[in-house]
Amino acid sequence: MKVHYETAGDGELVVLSNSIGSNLRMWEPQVKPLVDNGFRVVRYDTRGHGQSPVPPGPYSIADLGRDVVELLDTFGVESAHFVGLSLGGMTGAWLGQHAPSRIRSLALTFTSVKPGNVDMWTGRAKQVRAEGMATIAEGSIGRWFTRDWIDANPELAEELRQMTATTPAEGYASCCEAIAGLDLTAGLGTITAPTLVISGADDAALPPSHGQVIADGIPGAKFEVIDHAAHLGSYEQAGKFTELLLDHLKGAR
Ligand SMILES: O=C(O)CC1=CCC(=O)O1
Repeated sequence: MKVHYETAGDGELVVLSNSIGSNLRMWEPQVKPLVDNGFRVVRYDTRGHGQSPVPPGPYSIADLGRDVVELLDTFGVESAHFVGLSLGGMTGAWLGQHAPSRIRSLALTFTSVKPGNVDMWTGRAKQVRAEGMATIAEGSIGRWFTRDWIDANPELAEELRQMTATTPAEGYASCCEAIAGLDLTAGLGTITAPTLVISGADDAALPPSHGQVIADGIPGAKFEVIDHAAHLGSYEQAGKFTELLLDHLKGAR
């Protein structure tokens, strides 16, 4: 499936993959620093999100991974650096296992290869199909950011809440179904791409124990935990996140 994307800059391709309930705008803090450091940024909307198509679900993580392979084909490149947050990180873990020749390096951030809570994810899918996105949006902001950040950045928090509220319900629900029951643990040892794993110390949705499992499973993976970061730590602690990411990408050039 052809997903919607935006590009900026020149150099080696870095693909940025969003979390559930967001879209490519979530990477706003990272675009300029990556471009200034000589990378070509390709950020895309995961299917069912933003301006990408919304085929009827359920989706699987393989569907989301194959969309990325098609995106790389669109650019005519054999491989690219891949950076995913949360659902995007799950897509990256699938790519590292199933399309290794297409992945130059991986940054798997605020994510998990076995998120658990199957009933919660299937229940959330059912809820948004029945009631729409409004009821979900408030809860998302509470998981994405610490209370201190929300209080200090009310306008930005409202903008990001709107991003979730305007996500197509069928797309969100179908991605919940891709997360429910996911388990990519067994294949971690087959990943050969240089990998950085980042978790947030205050991420109650996918705490650092999930990142630790990924880092322990991938040969040579580096693991970092960012303080004062909940689930969308790329935004809340953009400076630290981008610094770690640039170090990793420059090392994998
Ligand atoms: O529930 C959330 O919004 C947190 C989350 C878990 C997986 C994901 O992509 O987002």
